[in-house]
Amino acid sequence: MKSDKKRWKASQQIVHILVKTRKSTQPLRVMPTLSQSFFNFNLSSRLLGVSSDLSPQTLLVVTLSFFTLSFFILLKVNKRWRGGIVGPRVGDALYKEVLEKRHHGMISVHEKYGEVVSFPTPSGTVIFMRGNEELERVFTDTKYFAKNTDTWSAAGTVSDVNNLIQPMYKGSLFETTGKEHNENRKTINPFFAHPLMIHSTIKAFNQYSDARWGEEFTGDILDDFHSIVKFAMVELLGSYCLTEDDDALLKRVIMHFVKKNVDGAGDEKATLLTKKDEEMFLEMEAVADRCLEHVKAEMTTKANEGQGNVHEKGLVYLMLKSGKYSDQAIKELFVNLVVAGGETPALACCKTLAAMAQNPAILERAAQEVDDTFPASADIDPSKIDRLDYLDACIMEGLRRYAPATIVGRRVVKETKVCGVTVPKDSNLQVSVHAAHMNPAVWDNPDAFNPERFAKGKEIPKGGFVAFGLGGRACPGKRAYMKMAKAILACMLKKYIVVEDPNTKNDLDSFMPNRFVAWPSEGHVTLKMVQRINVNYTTKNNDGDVDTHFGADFSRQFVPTRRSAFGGNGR
Ligand code: HEM
Repeated sequence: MKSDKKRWKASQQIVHILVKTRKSTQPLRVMPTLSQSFFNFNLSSRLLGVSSDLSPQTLLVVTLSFFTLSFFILLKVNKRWRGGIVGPRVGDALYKEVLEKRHHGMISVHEKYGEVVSFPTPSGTVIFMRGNEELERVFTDTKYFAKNTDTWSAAGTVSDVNNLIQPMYKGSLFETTGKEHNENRKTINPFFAHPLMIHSTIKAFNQYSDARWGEEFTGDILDDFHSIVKFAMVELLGSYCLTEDDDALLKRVIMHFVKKNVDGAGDEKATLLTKKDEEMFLEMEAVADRCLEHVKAEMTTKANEGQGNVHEKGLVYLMLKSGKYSDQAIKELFVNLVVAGGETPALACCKTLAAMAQNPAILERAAQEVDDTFPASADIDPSKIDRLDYLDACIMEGLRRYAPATIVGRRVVKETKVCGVTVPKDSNLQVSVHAAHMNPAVWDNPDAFNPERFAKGKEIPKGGFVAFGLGGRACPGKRAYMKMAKAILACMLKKYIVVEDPNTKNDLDSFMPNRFVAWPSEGHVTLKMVQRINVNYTTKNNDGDVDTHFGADFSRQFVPTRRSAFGGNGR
């Protein structure tokens, strides 16, 4: 830790980086010009007849002084031209590293060169920064930093955070800024704390797990997690009025874009909207339309008869009730949230479970907590899910260690300094989420998956956690995700014994380049699961009586009535 602190101090003495851009070649040509001027000075002074009065030593001192002065003046001018970001030339190798390894490249870049680094991209210089005390300001000081709503679509650059769906589907009310944005968020905020979020997720989990995994399963679970999250989101957004056909259609559309994402990773052409994509969006809007008509009809019934089948925290209901939004705006937000609320939660939840499986002691402790909280039956009681503190810490650690959103961008609206470096107006500033989460000055042994970092009552270190962004434009879906993830993981631990398949080890650090979300390079996360059905175990209560419970016993007391694939007691 001590050496980490030293490194932190050293990195605080910012190393400014001058990287090779088309523009940046200009100041570097200064060197031959300067040396030439030295000779020119000598020559001109001779021509002017000055040289004859000066000794060679004096001439040398004058020349050197001139040289030094010119150098500093040019450095200053150069600094102004380049917005203050000057320093050693890093060059193409580093650019390539970042382009190829994304934030794994970024982690090493920040380690080597400091908190703020700039990179050339085909569409201009992008400035990256990682987590430190000043990070919060980038998200909260709106005088200098604004949400960059274009960031997600800046294809073809180092910052080409190609979440291929959102940038194509424009028009969401989240593209507003300032007062208008605040008003929009206020209206729809209750949706993100929908009381049926857990209920819908558990229902979705049970349907998918029965249909897909059965009693025993080895294979990709990412795809299924995606379906579970989607199913729950669609049910909530659609106010429980969507038909099975609507459901199937929405999932088909989503999977079309996910496939486009995965197949097209790294391919700039894949960011272009095809005719098929447009058709898909129209189909999604048609579903949103049916939902809208349903909610409107139920609201009329409620107004006339005092009762109607609408949930007061439903998104469509909230928006209609406010009277501020057109039908088209409501449909667009519906489509956007189906998209925004799916990929990142599925990824985060899946990687967290896989990380727990790679650390069996952690998984067992979490499973024990679930068993203790829900001892009497196989079901998870939604009203008690907030009691799962250790699972909560595991989910937070999963978000830290394997953050699904890799970059969060801001536009610099007024020239300012971050970490002592001037960032010019209109710069594209990107917070390197992974580098922030893996900063050894903030987190001890950052590579380790250690939920204790987020144990109840522990404060999160400043600048150490930005998985959802921060400030007024932070992700509104955070609460929804925490509830969903807890429901999915609690159901999973209650119903299955989970291990990593020894034949298919997951590389959770890998992810596809060119993506906003850290989709694994292989496109899947593989786990092995065996249902804990027919497993009963007993414990002694405080009075010394024996209680019988359902589920696996991680304290090794239970007697399995069925041999699991892992032999004996399921380990
Ligand atoms: C693991 C889960 C999730 C992660 C890691 C995540 C991450 C993020 C990040 C990093 C941002 C940008 C924040 C910023 O610029 O400061 C964002 C924005 C957003 N997220 Fe999420 N998100 C998650 C889940 C969700 C869910 C479940 C929903 C919806 C139900 C959602 C809806 C949105 C929306 C609408 C925005 C735009 C907010 C704005 O511009 O004001 N997200 N998310």
